[in-house]
Amino acid sequence: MSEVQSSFQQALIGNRNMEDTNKFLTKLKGCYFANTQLNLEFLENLDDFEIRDDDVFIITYPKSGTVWFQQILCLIYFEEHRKGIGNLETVERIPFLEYFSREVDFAERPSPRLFTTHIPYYLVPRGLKNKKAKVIYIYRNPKDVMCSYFHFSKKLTASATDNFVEFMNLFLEGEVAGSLWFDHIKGWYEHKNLFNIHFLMYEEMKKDLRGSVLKICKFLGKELSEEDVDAVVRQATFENMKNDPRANYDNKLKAYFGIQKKGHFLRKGDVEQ
Ligand SMILES: Nc1ncnc2c1ncn2[C@@H]1O[C@H](COP(=O)(O)OS(=O)(=O)O)[C@@H](OP(=O)(O)O)[C@H]1O
Repeated sequence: MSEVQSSFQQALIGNRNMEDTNKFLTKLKGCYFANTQLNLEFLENLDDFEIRDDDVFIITYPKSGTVWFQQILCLIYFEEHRKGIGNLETVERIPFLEYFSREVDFAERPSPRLFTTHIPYYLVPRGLKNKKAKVIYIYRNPKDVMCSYFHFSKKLTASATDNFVEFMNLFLEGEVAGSLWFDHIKGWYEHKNLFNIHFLMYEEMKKDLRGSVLKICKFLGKELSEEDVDAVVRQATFENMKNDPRANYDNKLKAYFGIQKKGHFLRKGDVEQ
């Protein structure tokens, strides 16, 4: 985080009653969030955020395939994205619920609204529990999550440590944005009956992308032609996304962190690293 961003963030959180806050993280209601782009005021009042029946949420623990799934949903929902028309980035079509600029007004967005979030189950807006809006929870094996997280923190963002063992200890203690991987996934899984939720595994998407896209279309009630499904699958591959500025987050990283370090958001995209 640049010094400007850091002092801006400090100014934002300065007078709030945070449980634990440092240069990189803010802990709110038992969960750590990254300071960059964090909209604390919105997050503190999230319980009241009005949910529409046709809202769709991608929910993940960080580094579990969030950006991949943003691309898949954009390709499913937006014909112009599928056809490569225009240059709106996936995160603009499917913004993060907790990380966004203060000018954005979610209430003004047309339906169906699509959101991304890393929040634990107990922080969701209460309207999500009426089981109408849809939730897609993507999960990934924790070793790969940790490796991905380490490289992301070290290469692309300001981070607490550049040392793998130190990072592993932070990860295992849950002192990273998202807190403990196990708590996140356990919380969502154990409370699945409260939500209209579909679980999908990163590794399953790797093994059978087309099958995963079809499962998700079924859950969302979206009927795409064979040709459109082909177009979704083709553009959601790692190789394709890496070269697609709408999907690879390279621009966003520059904008958020103000730095161009070596490395890309789409790093390896492999299983069992
Ligand atoms: N299309 C595709 N196929 C396979 N893997 C992909 C794809 N797109 C993104 N990725 C990989 O997902 C990892 C980033 O996870 P997230 O998007 O959840 O990160 S974040 O939480 O939003 O910061 C990160 O994993 P690693 O490569 O292991 O670091 C990305 O490369």
